Formats: sequence, C-alpha cells, structure tokens
Amino acid sequence: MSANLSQTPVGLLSQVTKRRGSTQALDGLDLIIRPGQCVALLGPNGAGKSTSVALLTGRLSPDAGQVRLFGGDPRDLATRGRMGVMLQETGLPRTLTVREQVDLFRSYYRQPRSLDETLQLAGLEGLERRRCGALSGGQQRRVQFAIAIAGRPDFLVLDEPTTGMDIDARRGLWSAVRAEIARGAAVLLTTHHLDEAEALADRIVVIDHGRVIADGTPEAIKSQVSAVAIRCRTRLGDADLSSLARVTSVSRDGGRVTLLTTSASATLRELLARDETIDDLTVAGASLEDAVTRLVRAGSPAQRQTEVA
Ligand SMILES: Nc1ncnc2c1ncn2[C@@H]1O[C@H](COP(=O)(O)OP(=O)(O)OP(=O)(O)O)[C@@H](O)[C@H]1O
Repeated sequence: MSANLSQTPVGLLSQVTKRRGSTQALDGLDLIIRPGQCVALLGPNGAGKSTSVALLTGRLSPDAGQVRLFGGDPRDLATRGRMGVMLQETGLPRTLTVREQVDLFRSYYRQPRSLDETLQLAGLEGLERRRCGALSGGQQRRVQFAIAIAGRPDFLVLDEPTTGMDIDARRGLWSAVRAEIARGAAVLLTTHHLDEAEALADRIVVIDHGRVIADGTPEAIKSQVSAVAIRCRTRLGDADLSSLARVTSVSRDGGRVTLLTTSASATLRELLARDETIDDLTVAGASLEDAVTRLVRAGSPAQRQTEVA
C-alpha cells in the first residue's frame, strides 16, 4: 500500500540523540513512518535499531530531539493502544495456556479481534491448550505476534520477529504481516534477515552508529551501490582480490568469495588471468544483503560517494 504523505506520520523520530551507558546509541536519527508503509530498519549489531523501537514505544525518552507516535506522546497510554508491539525480550508467563494468554491481551482493547481469528492469523491452531512454558522458541514468537495483532493495531512494531522460527513459520508470519498491511496498518520491522526485509518492506532504512546511512525502496538501496556481485571459489587471497580492477568490496562465506564490482567485465578479465582454477562462478546484480553490507562498510555518506565513484 502506498504512503499518504499528507497524513500525520504514524511514527516520527526527529534529530534524536540517546546515550545508553557509555555509548551514543542514537546520534541525530531521523525516521518517519507514514500510514500504510512497511519500513524495515536494518543495520549491524549495536546500530541503534532496538533503541529506536524503545523510543517509539515509549519505553525510553530521548536525550534530545523529538519522538512522536500518531502525532502524540509515545508514553501516552491511549496513543499506545493503537500500536501492536512484538519485542525481542518479552517473556511469557509459563503457566498460562496459549489461549488464556492471548485472551488476556485481547481484554486490554476496546474492539479486539476474535480469539479464534487471532490464534489462526498467528498460526497457533492446535497449540491453544499448550502452556506457554512448554512452547518452543519459535512457537513463543508466534504467541507474541498474536498479542501484537490482538487489538487490530494501526501501527505494528516487530523487533526481529522471526528469530527462532523455522521456514514454514517464517513464511506464515510474513503472510500474516502482509494481511495487516493490506488492512491498512503501518509496520516497522527490524531484522537481520535481508530476505525478510525484501519480502515485506516497501521502504528500507539502514542505520549505523545511531544515524541513517541509507533510506529508500529495496530497489533504490540496491542501485545505490551500483554494483554487480561476482561469486566464485578462488585460491587468491583478499589482498589480491581487492586489487582487481573496479572491485569495491570482498567478502567470504565458507569457501566462496563475493566480489562487488562496478564493472563485471573488467574484474572478470583480471580475475581469470590471475587464477585459472576459478570454480563455481556466478555473476548477478547485487542483492540487498550485498548492498547493505557495502553501505555499512563504506561508513559515512561522504566516504561512500568517494568509494563508489
Ligand atoms: N541497557 C543498555 N545499557 C548500556 N548500553 C546499551 C544498553 N542497551 C543498548 N546499549 C548500547 O547501545 C547501542 C545500540 O544498541 P541497540 O540495542 O539499539 O542496537 P541494535 O541495532 O538493536 O542491535 P542488535 O542488532 O544487536 O539488536 C549498542 O552499542 C548497545 O551496546
């Protein structure tokens, strides 16, 4: 669903700074989530994603800058009632059954979903009578998702929602999130799974060291690094690979190397000339994962422009 720019933002962080312990967790962060948008907030460990979520959900206050939820104060209970939240660290009481737990949270809302619909949307059919303490990690995540959607939220905040889920459960949750978006809910999603961001989000915001380093559609983010990914097995070391023509980054996954390049033909000519044992070679457009890795490594926007040019 496309965003309506004239409406009050669902969530807003403007020039927000927040110190946590000795760390500057957020350092002038700007983030706007508009009605109907699904925004994926990406970034490496410690980038400031959970801190941003904690501010939007009213669990932390900013040191400076402005945080707004539906145009109001996120600490205001009535405002927060329009939001459904699935956090990383929420524990469930061990003795309540799944049905009792979800029903308890439904009772906090004036016009909740029916219990059966909530359980079905969260993929909890068959587990209703199981005690929460006897659920697997992935099943507990599904109960937390049920709690988040029980009140038909206008804004759904999902902090790493599919951690611990198997492939079927992840896909089930994705289709439930898509149904919420189709109903008109805005979504803020943090995830380390780039396929998840690509499957759900119409906008990607990459943050690092508490600042936004990229913001756009998945396609725009990919094109920002204007790179092609060459993957192969090679006996060349990282220093040799980095020195190949037009290579902008080198990374390894198991025995396979990924080279990002601004000219596949120029890089390939040199690569094949230096290593005739090259194997398992593929050339493809940069994936979202390649692009985000590259943007984070490149550091500040000024450095990024220099490196990509
Ligand atoms: N309670 C805390 N006390 C001190 N420092 C904290 C606390 N919580 C977070 N931090 C620090 O603030 C920074 C931002 O953390 P945050 O949890 O927001 O990052 P994140 O992007 O969500 O990371 P991850 O992907 O690992 O969940 C990190 O350097 C972290 O160590």
